[in-house]
Amino acid sequence: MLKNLNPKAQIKRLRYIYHAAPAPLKGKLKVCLYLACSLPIVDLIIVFVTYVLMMALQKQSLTVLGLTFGANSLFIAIMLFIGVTLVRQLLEFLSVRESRRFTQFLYRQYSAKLLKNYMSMSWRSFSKETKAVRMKHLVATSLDSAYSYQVFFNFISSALNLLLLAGSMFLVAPKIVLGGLVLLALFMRFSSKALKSKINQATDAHNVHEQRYYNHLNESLNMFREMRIFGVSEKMGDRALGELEQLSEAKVRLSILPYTPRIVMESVFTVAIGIGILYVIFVDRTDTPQLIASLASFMLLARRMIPSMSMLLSSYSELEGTYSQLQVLHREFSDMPEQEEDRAQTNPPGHELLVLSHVSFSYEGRGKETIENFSMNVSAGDRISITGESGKGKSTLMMILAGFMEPHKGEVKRSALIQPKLHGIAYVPQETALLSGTILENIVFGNETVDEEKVMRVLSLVKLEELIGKLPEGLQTVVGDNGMFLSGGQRQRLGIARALYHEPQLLLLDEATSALDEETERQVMASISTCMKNSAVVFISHRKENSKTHATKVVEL
Ligand SMILES: Nc1ncnc2c1ncn2[C@@H]1O[C@H](COP(=O)(O)OP(=O)(O)OP(=O)(O)O)[C@@H](O)[C@H]1O
Repeated sequence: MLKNLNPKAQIKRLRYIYHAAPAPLKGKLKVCLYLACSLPIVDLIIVFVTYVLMMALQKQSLTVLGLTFGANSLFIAIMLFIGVTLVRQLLEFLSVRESRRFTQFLYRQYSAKLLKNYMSMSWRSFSKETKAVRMKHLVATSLDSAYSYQVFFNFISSALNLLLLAGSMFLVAPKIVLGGLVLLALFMRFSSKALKSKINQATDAHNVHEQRYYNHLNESLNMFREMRIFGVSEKMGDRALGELEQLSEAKVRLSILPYTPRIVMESVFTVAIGIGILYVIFVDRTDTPQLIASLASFMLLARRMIPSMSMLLSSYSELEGTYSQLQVLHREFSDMPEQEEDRAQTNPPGHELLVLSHVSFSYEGRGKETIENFSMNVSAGDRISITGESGKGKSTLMMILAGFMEPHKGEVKRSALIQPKLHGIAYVPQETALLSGTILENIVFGNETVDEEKVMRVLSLVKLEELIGKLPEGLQTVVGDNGMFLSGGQRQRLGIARALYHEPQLLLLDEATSALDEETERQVMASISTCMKNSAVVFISHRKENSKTHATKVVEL
């Protein structure tokens, strides 16, 4: 949020941005900075060369920095002018290219780091925030944060440009420059005061509406069918578009406001140059050649100074917005204490895969414990059915078994065979999440080596072999967004096939067969039992029949 635009605060922000750059990128940052600073220096040289050229055009001799240019130095002056201008163009190209590359490189790094952090967070931390917000940070906040370096380079380059050019003007016409500087200071103070509250409001509105827009979009896309069936898709669409309208308005205000001072400044400069020309034309003076050369140099100065001035003013006002995004991002990086850690390999004795001793768990903000003083063992070969009324904590227990959540009290011992990062556990929830790609991709799920024979075997275990055989593109059939081209039961069976393909030591099924008809469910459960002879299966099912037929142990919550 934009709180103040005073120079001290801005310098603090610039320092923060500089020091916040990741250490391995400091070298690249310095290259960008040198390039950005080299441009104002070359601009200054061009102004001198222009002065020399103007004097040579009028056949006047001149001594600059100990070098004497005679009345016939026109050729040298032209060559100098062309040479230095070309060097400037090259430097500008390099500076723009390197700073853009740096910004994009940083954007990729920020997004990658954030994604890595999100994917290694504990489930408890991950589920504290909506996916829309996570998405916003991954895409928009990372980009805005990286863009703060672009603003930083623009600020430094334009400030140095103005300083050097105004300094050189000062040597020639100190009174004009002093007057100009006073005017500029007054103008900046006045304009930043006038703009401050407006930019504040626009930034606040921008952040609020952007957040709401992302949330509404996420909800509309996720709940497409519900919105249609309840006849609210238009209303919900309007809700998102209403936010977008407000967001666009805030964006327009935010992009226009910084331009206003520039337009005023350009008008003032144009009038001043016009008055200078009129003065040369109408006032008869003896030093006309020097005056013409100075005026030409001044015009060139102004041509460079006006864009620098506008860049300085716009980067000055943009600085806080991008800086606050950089802070948000850094908070995201540091606010992730609960990372998924490699758990200690506390091997339980014998064939036990998992031992829960006096475990209690409660969700934040829910006073009562969801799981209270609970103990259980899971050994290879076990078929355990977890039963209990709705809301009793069956899924919560599954999440603890899977290692997504750690209990507050009690102890969980996991065999080295089922450390989550060793892929020893497979977890299939009721709502199977599928990739939008092919059936094959969904089964091998990120594995580089594909064993098609094994794929066909697991498909036959979940009774999907026949269906795949009938599909013209077989395993290469695309399943659509989260498997929307498949039935609910087919999606669930694909989820189970994926789990079996990974040959887990412990298979957790959280109502993973709820969408199947009784006969298919019985066949699938029997296949699982047979193929997982040496492993353990823990399942939740609301059909009592399943506990009776497929379980060796029943745990009542
Ligand atoms: N992320 C969460 N934050 C806060 N409370 C939660 C969260 N997830 C579940 N709960 C609460 O914990 C309790 C147990 O939920 P859980 O999903 O484990 O029950 P369940 O036995 O699997 O229910 P069902 O049979 O209906 O699926 C419920 O009261 C639920 O409201």
